[in-house]
This record gives sequence, structure tokens and C-alpha cells, in this order.
Amino acid sequence: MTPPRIENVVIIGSGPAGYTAAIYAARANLKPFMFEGYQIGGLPGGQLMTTTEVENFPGFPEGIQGPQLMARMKAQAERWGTEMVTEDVIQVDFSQRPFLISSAERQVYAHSVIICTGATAKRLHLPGEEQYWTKGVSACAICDGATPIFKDVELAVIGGGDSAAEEAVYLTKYGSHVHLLVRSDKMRASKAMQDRVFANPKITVHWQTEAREILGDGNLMTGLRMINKATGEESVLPVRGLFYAIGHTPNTQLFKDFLELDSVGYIVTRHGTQTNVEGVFAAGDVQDHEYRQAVTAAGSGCMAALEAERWLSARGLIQEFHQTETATKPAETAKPTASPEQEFDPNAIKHRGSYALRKLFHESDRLLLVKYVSPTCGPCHTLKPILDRLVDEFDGKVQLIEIDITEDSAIAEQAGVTSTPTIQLFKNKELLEVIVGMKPKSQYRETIQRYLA
Ligand SMILES: Cc1cc2nc3c(=O)[nH]c(=O)nc-3n(C[C@H](O)[C@H](O)[C@H](O)COP(=O)(O)OP(=O)(O)OC[C@H]3O[C@@H](n4cnc5c(N)ncnc54)[C@H](O)[C@@H]3O)c2cc1C
Repeated sequence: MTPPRIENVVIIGSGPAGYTAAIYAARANLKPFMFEGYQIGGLPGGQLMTTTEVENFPGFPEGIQGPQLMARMKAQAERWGTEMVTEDVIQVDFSQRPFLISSAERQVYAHSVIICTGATAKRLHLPGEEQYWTKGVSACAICDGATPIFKDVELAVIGGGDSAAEEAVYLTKYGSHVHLLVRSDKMRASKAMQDRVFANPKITVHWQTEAREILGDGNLMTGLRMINKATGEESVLPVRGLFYAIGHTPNTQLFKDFLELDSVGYIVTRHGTQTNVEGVFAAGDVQDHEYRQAVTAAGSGCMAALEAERWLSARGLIQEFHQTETATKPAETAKPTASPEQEFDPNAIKHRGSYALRKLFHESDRLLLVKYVSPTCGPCHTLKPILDRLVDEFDGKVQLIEIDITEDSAIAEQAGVTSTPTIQLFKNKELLEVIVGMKPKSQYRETIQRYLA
């Protein structure tokens, strides 16, 4: 029997920390293996897949969309030979060497592991929150506060700790007034932070107050319904922005039996990114409750890869993989593309744009999978490689058409698309099923199989 392959390094998580670790490990000829994640601890690409403009990542003076930034990091990690699978890790065993890392689809052995599973900002899941997320509602004032929609309007922050106090003060730079909603009759924030809040004439603290509902005009948030728990009185604040500062949950559930965690569940690291288990490193938000920025996560991802390489090298465990010529060659500039009419091939499996959709809708006798996406939609980026691979499994019986709703808004409106990703299945001009949002991979496969049967 062939012994199982043992990876030099497995990276768990694909936010800025994971991709940066992958770039460094791959360039060190370690050929890292990455579990990008899928659903359990956030999207592949991490938290920035849920935001729009990122204005503070160095190198992008004009700003960059979160999903675009992550796509660039991913491409860079892939270019240098990182092997990636879009799967969640569901179990690890750090008590044995090599370590064992398992997803629902495979088991991987590794001499070293870099954990970059990030943290998830806590949300209250209030009525209206889904609808107005990124349209007024945010979990990161430092990231989103300077966005034009928050300029010179009233804003609200929920929370009573240091982050809430800091964010309220920070937001006074942009908003006309900031309302701080504190659940109890005192704040947990340090005395110094509280003093800054109370001394700021642009902040009103609402004690013993809880938010109940986010109101909006269908497009943007316009208000917040809240209740004073002491008096029972309900009122509406005319705020155009709401920032949660109620803490983060680190994605460390998987590791609690093996790694030292602090009192709130973050991985404890020493001398950079080392955990209490030799050969296991942690980088990014999963071990940092203080800075929680893309650039600090990327920085610690770099440190973890360098530390893993040194650790492997000191123990003679490295199996080197040399770079291919393609990786080391600078990327070619894209060639000009032909018009949709010239490009259209009725027999192709994958298509893009309204021209292809119209032609296939009227002329194809195959099952059509129409995927509506938008450039700022994180889950859309995640779904792309998954559906691309899936339609290949069906030997040409399915055709996939991608519609970017920002380019083909009329088509999207006609199709009744209100959020992305939306998948519509058609056969012989008949709409068979609509799937909204990102679902488990098996659901897409089963749905296609059902209509092909
Ligand atoms: C709305 C919003 C806007 C933000 N804007 C900015 C900004 O403008 N500038 C800035 O610097 N920072 C911003 N931040 C903060 C920034 O996104 C984070 O600091 C950064 O993404 C942390 O990177 P990370 O790699 O540590 O983790 P994350 O980005 O959280 O990535 C974690 C990764 O781990 C994966 N994962 C989790 N569990 C598993 C598992 N079991 N198996 C496999 N994979 C798993 C997830 O799928 C994900 O890929 C923002 C955050 C939010 C929420």
C-alpha cells in the first residue's frame, strides 16, 4: 500500500492571513495545501468578502473592493503553487504526528499547520439587518465609517466595551451625531475611554437601551427602533448608520482540545505565531483581538509561513517542490476580447452575458443554469469555481450562463433578481427552480440531477 502523502504545511482559512501565509510558503517551495473554508467560519476569502470599499490596505491609493482584493491575493497564492480546496475543516488531530486534518471530503496529513480561521463579528440579527447589511449596517466602524453614506448624518453604535467607546468617538469624525446604545446602566469600557465618550458633545449615551428593528427605505437604512428597558418606552432614532461593537467570536471551536485558548477563545501565540503545539502556528484575527485589520492579519500570515519554514527546516522535514516556469514568468497582459456575438459558441458549456442567455434560452434544449452575480458579492466569488467544476461533471448536459447584474441590470430586473447570487434553472424556456444565496455544494448537484433524471 502506498503511504499517505504528507504535506509540508496545511493552511486552514483563506482570509488575508491565510493567503499571505500561502504566498510566502509557496514561494519557499513548500507547496502549501490550503483548506479555503466554505460556510462554517465565514466565506472563502474571509471577512473582506462581506464588505465593499477597502480604503486602508496599502498599495491601493484609490481603494479596492474587498472581494477584488481577496481575488488578487488568491491569484497570487495560486500562481506560486498553492493547492486549494474550497472545503471546511471539520476535525483536526494534533495529538499525532504527522498532524491529521479532515474535511467532509478528504483527510490530509501534514508536518506543520497554519491556522488562519479568523473571527466572526457578532451580530444581533435584528429584523431588517439582512436587508440593510452594508447599506447602513456594519460591524466595523474603522473599516466603513468614512464611507460617504455616513457623512454628516446621525449614526448609532451598539455596545458598552472599549471597542464600542472607541468606535463612537471615531465616528464623530464623520457623522453629525453618534448615539451609543448601552444595554445596562454602566459601560464595561475602561475609565479613560468612558471619559472620552462623556466629554464628547457629539455623543449621546442611551442607557439600558436595546435595539429592536432596523428601518429603511428599501435601499438604505433610515432609522433604528429601540426600547428603553427601564421605562419600557419605544422610540425611533433617525440614524442612517448602525455599527455593532458587541465583540467577535474567534473560529477556534475545532482546536479547543489541543491548543491553549484565552478566556474568550482566541488562540494564544508566543514568539510571533507559535501555539503551544510545536509545528502548529496561528495568524490573523484568530489570535488577535486587538488590531483585527486586513494588513495586520496579512503581516502575521507572513510571519507564520516564515516560522513554519524554519521549524520544518530545523527538523529536516521539508520536501521541496520547485516552481514551474509559468509561476516565475510575469503574468501576460490580457488580449482584447471579441464581441459577445463573435465569441458565442452554442455548444460551449460556460457562457457569460445577456447575448448568450437570450440565444440559449430560445435555442438550447439542454438544462440551463443561469447564475446572477455582482462584483461586490462575496458568496458569488466563492460559488464561481464550485459551479464551474460542477457543470463539468454532467458531460455537456448542462449549460451555465453567468449574468453580472451591474452590467445587465435590465435582464436581472426582468428576471426578478433581488439579491445575489441567484441561480435560475430553465429547460425548454420553462423556469424550473430558483436558488437564492449560497447553499451546500451537494444541494446544487442534487438539484441538477433531479432535473436531468
Ligand atoms: C464588514 C467588514 C469590513 C472590514 N473592512 C476592513 C477594512 O476596510 N480594512 C481592514 O484592514 N480590515 C477590515 N475588516 C477587518 C478584516 O476583514 C479582518 O481583520 C481580516 O479579514 C482578518 O483576516 P484573517 O485572515 O485573520 O481572517 P478572516 O478574514 O476572518 O478569514 C477567515 C478564513 O477562515 C476560513 N475558515 C473559518 N473556519 C474554517 C474552517 N473550519 N475550515 C476552513 N476554513 C475556515 C473562512 O472561510 C475564511 O476564509 C473588516 C471586517 C468586516 C467584518
